[in-house]
Amino acid sequence: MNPEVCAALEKVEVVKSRRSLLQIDKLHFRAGEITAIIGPNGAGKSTLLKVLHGLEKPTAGTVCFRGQSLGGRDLLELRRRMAMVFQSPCLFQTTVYENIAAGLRIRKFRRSEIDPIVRRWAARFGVEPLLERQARHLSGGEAQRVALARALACGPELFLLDEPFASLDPPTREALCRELRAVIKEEGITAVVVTHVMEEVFLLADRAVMLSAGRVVQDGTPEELLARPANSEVADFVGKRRILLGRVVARTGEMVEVATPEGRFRLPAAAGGEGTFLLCLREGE
Ligand SMILES: Nc1ncnc2c1ncn2[C@@H]1O[C@H](COP(=O)(O)OP(=O)(O)OP(=O)(O)O)[C@@H](O)[C@H]1O
Repeated sequence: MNPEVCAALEKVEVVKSRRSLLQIDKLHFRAGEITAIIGPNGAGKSTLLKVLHGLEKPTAGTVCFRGQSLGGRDLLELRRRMAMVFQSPCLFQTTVYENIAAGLRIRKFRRSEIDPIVRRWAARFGVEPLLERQARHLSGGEAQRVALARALACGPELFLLDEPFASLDPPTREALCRELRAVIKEEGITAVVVTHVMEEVFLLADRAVMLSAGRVVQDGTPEELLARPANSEVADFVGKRRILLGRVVARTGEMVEVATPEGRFRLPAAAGGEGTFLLCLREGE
């Protein structure tokens, strides 16, 4: 296994109730890279995260973390080198301090070791003034900051996030995306984040993988997905809201003229061949 690969899925299939929920031939997550998993509801995004976290055993295929299969006896030990955060912060009914310390206590860190780590991560996510507060008295944004600090305090090599910002307002979401990306890059962590929101993909991720009906339909940089969507579903998802059926009606030099139900467009000839094709327009075009 290439040391640059943190986690890898090979020929993975998840079947439930005789339905195939996930079918992935090969998907590698490079060390230090932030990958966004996008796709419509029911595409299999959460299932993919669970498989990567060793929570869901695939019906077929192999999932490896740092070159070791998650199907073996070391599963628990391997899972301790990962962390997962959900849309709901799922904090324990205790103080912020104890929440951030929880994973370290489970890992049998000494009290003198725990304190500086808790304070460092609380400061990193701006919740140091809240350390003595009960978790149930936090706002949604504060609670999610604590959940992120709690997860990262344990020093995970692989960080999995399932729509972590979905319940936050847009300014909080944007601020947290920027902070989280900076932290992940500073620490050299590999991260996989499920999201529905393209703004989050652009703020956070180096790479975007689009799933549909349990399969990868496109894998590239967020910019690539926006500029060259593999099909109309990707185009629609990444924000090219208007998909028009076009027909080449004339050619002049390097340009073609395309007739659509919304009028005629002049495009570079390289943009399309002969006959009928789908024209993807960004909002405002
Ligand atoms: N235990 C199960 N038995 C049968 N079907 C299941 C089971 N768990 C999940 N599914 C189905 O698998 C599909 C994929 O679910 P998953 O939660 O991975 O999708 P998702 O892309 O994360 O969706 P969303 O964006 O709505 O959260 C869905 O159609 C879901 O109903």
